[in-house]
Amino acid sequence: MTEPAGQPTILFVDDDTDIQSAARLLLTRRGFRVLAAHDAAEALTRVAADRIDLVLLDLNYAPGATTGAEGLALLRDLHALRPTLPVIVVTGHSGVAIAVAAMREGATDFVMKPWHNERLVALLHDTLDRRRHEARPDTEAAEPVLIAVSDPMRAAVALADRIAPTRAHMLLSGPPGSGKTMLARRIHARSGDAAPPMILDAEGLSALPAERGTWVLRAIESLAPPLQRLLADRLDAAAPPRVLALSSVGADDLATRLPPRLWLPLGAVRVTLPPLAARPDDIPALAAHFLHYFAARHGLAAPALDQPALDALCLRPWPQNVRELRAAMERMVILGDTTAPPSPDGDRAPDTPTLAQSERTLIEAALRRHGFNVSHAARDLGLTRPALYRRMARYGL
Ligand SMILES: Nc1ncnc2c1ncn2[C@@H]1O[C@H](COP(=O)(O)OP(=O)(O)OP(=O)(O)O)[C@@H](O)[C@H]1O
Repeated sequence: MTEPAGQPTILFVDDDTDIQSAARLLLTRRGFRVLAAHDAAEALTRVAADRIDLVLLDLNYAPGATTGAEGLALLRDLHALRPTLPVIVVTGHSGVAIAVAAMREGATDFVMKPWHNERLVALLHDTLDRRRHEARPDTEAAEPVLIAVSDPMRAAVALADRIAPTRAHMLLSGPPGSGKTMLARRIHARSGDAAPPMILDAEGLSALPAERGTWVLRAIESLAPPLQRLLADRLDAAAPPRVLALSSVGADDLATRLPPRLWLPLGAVRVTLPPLAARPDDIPALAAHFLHYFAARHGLAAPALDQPALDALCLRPWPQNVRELRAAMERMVILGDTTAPPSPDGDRAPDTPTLAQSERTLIEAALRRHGFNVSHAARDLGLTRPALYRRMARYGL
């Protein structure tokens, strides 16, 4: 996580490996350190994990894609994660309109492909100089940003983002600490409604708000029966509030606890967040993100996690999910100690044979279930194919 002092680090985001090589060749010769990312998730992980000084951003990462939608969404996430990070958009000649849209979204500048080497290098130096003179201290990461790298999280967030601009109610379910409240805030932030959402705890609620707006109703399964009926009436009224219902119990269980008049409209769009242990691909990015965040918050250096430390984090059961990982990373920053503390629930240490054995058993079972089709087994396990291959190699499968 460290780089030689004085050598600016550029993250180049482009799915085209030839263009990546050309950029790396040019920029490393000119004294830059160059990191590569090939899609949005990898770019976010890099920015969360490394000290990046500037991002060069192509806006399309799938073969044949030309709309720039993926790149524009990434630009928004990058800004939420590091508000002062300069981002220069790199686009083909046909992409001027998209480049303009990117500038509107906060890109610092844009260059056309094929770029002119000298002009690109000059633009990088100018941008970095300007940033140095603005001298904004790196106390960023104040804005919470939702990290989603694993396939199941990306699918969940993509669905939530797609529905966000409508007034549709949604049911967000997942175990405690998995990120439901955070996702609800993101949905509201993308809804176009400028008024802040009302965050309500259903447990102990004695009355419903009079205002419409957006209600984030946490632990919806605990809503008292008289309020369940009142809420159902409000949803049937001509101008209902938008309800984002949050629950740690599964959708089927919820259907037994709430009347159909309530769970049917609320559950029309369901987004499920898996437990953290079921999506280990999110762990390195989340860990790096929280280390950076707490280092800035406490004015301390972020400790670097080496591969064994990361592997240990990926193997822990995390019964309290992201909330627990966040607390563990804050502790690491404060104590400067990268050994994860034992889980408060008294779970076994991360590298005991039993935990490794259970992971091996789970992987073997998934592979068998899918006739040793690695893609299908990986999807089932919430892993990417490379992550599954790494584990198969580790366990000699
Ligand atoms: N994907 C994520 N990226 C970054 N931070 C996250 C993510 N998911 C959760 N967090 C952080 O973890 C903590 C717990 O998240 P959150 O409060 O959204 O969980 P929850 O599912 O609503 O929990 P509960 O059911 O206990 O209320 C928060 O500090 C949140 O900012």
